[in-house]
Amino acid sequence: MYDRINCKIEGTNSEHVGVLFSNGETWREMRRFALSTLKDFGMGKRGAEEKVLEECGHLIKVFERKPFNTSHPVNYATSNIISSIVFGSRFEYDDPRFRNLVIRVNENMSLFGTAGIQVSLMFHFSNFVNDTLGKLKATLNPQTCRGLVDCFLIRKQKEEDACVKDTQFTEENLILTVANLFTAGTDTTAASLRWSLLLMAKYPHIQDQVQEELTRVVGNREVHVEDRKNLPYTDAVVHEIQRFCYIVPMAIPHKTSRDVTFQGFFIKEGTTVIPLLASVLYDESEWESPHTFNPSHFLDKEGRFIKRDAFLPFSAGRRVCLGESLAKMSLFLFFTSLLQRFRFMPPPGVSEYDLDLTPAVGFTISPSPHELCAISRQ
Ligand code: HEM
Repeated sequence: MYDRINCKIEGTNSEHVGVLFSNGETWREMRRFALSTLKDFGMGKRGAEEKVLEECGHLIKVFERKPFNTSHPVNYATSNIISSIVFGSRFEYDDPRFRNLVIRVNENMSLFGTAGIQVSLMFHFSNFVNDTLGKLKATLNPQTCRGLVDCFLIRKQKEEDACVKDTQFTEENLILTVANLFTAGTDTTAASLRWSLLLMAKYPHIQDQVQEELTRVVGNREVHVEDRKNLPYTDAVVHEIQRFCYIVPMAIPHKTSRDVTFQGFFIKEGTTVIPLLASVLYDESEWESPHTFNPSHFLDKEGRFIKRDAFLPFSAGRRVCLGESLAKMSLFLFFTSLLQRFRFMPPPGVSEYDLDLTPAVGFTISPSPHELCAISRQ
C-alpha cells in the first residue's frame, strides 16, 4: 500500500511529477534520484554536519536576550539546510526573495491541500527556482555537482544526448522535486526545533539535565553527530520531543494498490487510507505516560537510551519520509548547539506555567505564536 491518492495541483501536471504526490515510475525514479543525491550532499555525511553547524552559527547571531518570536529565524535556518543541499548555497536571512519563499512554504504547510495556496506556492516557487536555476545553469560545470539541481541538470543532458524515451528528467520534474523537498523538509524540521525550545523553557528541570550532560560530555567544543551515543539523556529528550509533539499527525494519504484484508477488515483496491501517526505516538498500550512530556520513555533503568518500536514520527514502509536521516541529524545538532550556548526562558512576567502548548492548526503541528528569551550561558 504505497501509492498516493491523486493530488493534482491546478495549473501543473503535479499528479505525475515530483516525489510527494507521484506514483509508479516517476515516483520510483525521482525518489531514487533524490535519496542518492541527498546521501551525496547531505544525509549521513560529514559535509552535512558541517552545513548544519555553519547554519547554527548564523542562527545563534539572531537569537536575543530580549523576548523574540522563534518562528522566522528557525524557519530560515532549516530552509538554508535544504537550500545548500539542493542549490549548493545558502541565503542571507534578510534576502527578501528568500524570506518570501520561506513564508510561502510555511503558509503552504498550514493550509496544505488548499488548491489556491498550492497554486500560489508554485507561482512563487517557480519564480524563485527559475531565477536560481538560471544562475546555476549559467555556471554549470559537468565535472562538479554543487547540489541536487546540478546533478539533475547533468543527468537531464545525458538522457537528452542519449535520446532516452519517456525520461523523468524534465524541467517540470526538477521544479516539483525541489518544491517537494522544501515543502516536506523545512517546516517539519523548524516546527520540531521550535517545540524543542518551547518545551525547554516550559520544563526548566529537563533543560537543566540536558545542559548538565552537554557540559560534562562535550564542554565548549562543537557538538558532533558522534557525540549522540554519549548523550543518552539528551537523545531521549530529542526523541520525546518528536513523540510528544507529533509534528505530522497524519501521514500523507495513501491508496491501496490491491485488495487487502487488514485486522479482519476488507479494503478494496484504490481505497484512500490515511495512517494516523499520532495514534501510535500516543498509544496507551505502548507508552507509560503518553500525554506527559517524559524523556524516560526512551531510557532504561540505568539511564541508557532505548529505541522504541512505536516511535514512528516519519511513518513507515516504502513511502517513509525520504529525509528522515537528515531531519534527525539536523534536529540533534541544532538542539544541542543552541542549548550549549543559551538558556531558554519565558519572557519577563510570564511563568513556565503560562507557556501555552496548544498547537496552531495546520497539516503540520507547530507551536502557537509565542516569544522566548535566549540568555547566553558563556
Ligand atoms: C522532523 C522532520 C520531519 C518529519 C517529522 C517528517 C515526516 C514525514 C512523514 C510522516 C511523511 C509521510 C510518509 C507517508 O506518507 O507514509 C514524510 C514524507 C516525506 N518527507 Fe519527511 N519529515 C521530516 C523531514 C523531512 C526532510 C528534512 C525532508 C527532505 C530532505 C523530507 C522529505 C520528505 C519527502 C520527499 C516525503 C515524501 C516521500 C514519498 O512520498 O516517497 N522530510 N515525511
